[in-house]
Amino acid sequence: MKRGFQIVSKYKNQGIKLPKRATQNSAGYDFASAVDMTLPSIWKLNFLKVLWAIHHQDQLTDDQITAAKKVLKPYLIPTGIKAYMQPNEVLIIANRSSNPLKRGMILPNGIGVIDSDYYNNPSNEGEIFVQMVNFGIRDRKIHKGDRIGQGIFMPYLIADHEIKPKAKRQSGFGSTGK
Ligand SMILES: O=c1ccn([C@H]2C[C@H](O)[C@@H](COP(=O)(O)OP(=O)(O)OP(=O)(O)O)O2)c(=O)[nH]1
Ligand SMILES: [Mg+2]
Repeated sequence: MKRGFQIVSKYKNQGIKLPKRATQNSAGYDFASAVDMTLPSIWKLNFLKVLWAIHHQDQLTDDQITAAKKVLKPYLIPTGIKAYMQPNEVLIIANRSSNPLKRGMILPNGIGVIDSDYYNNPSNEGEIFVQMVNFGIRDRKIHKGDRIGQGIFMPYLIADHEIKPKAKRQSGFGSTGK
């Protein structure tokens, strides 16, 4: 077993499918959403009003700040999938090129880096999430099974100066500190 995908325990028997490549030479394994959810449009915030307020150093109301935080933060779309691979490999999560064009959806982190030691971590079992922002003018419904991104396995290289780190990965999304 060199590399591949498994369904995380909490999604067992829920009809989650393993990522697959769409054509003979596609590099990316298409990842689907594990849930139905709504990605709110960032414009919903009444963006111009907030920019205006910031520009003029006006005080934002608590309601405006709550609304801003809710809409402006990237959403994590669960995939119900974990990936195992060799220690010198990484899974790169990339957007589908049709997402920004047709659905107003971008990855705010540019690409996602899924480390081999994320697999089966004690916090979330290594479930892969796809970070998304909806810059379209409408809220977007994501349905379970919709393809949202693609994962590409790659080897990575180590720099000469390095003393091998000893820490074990406990989770993701800032688990190693600031
Ligand atoms: O789009 C992504 C990006 C990351 N991850 C998971 C897998 C990865 O191994 C872990 C850590 O990612 P990264 O190193 O990019 O984020 P960080 O902010 O540095 O978090 P940490 O301190 O946990 O390394 O989070 C995802 O599920 N999706
Ligand atoms: Mg990190």
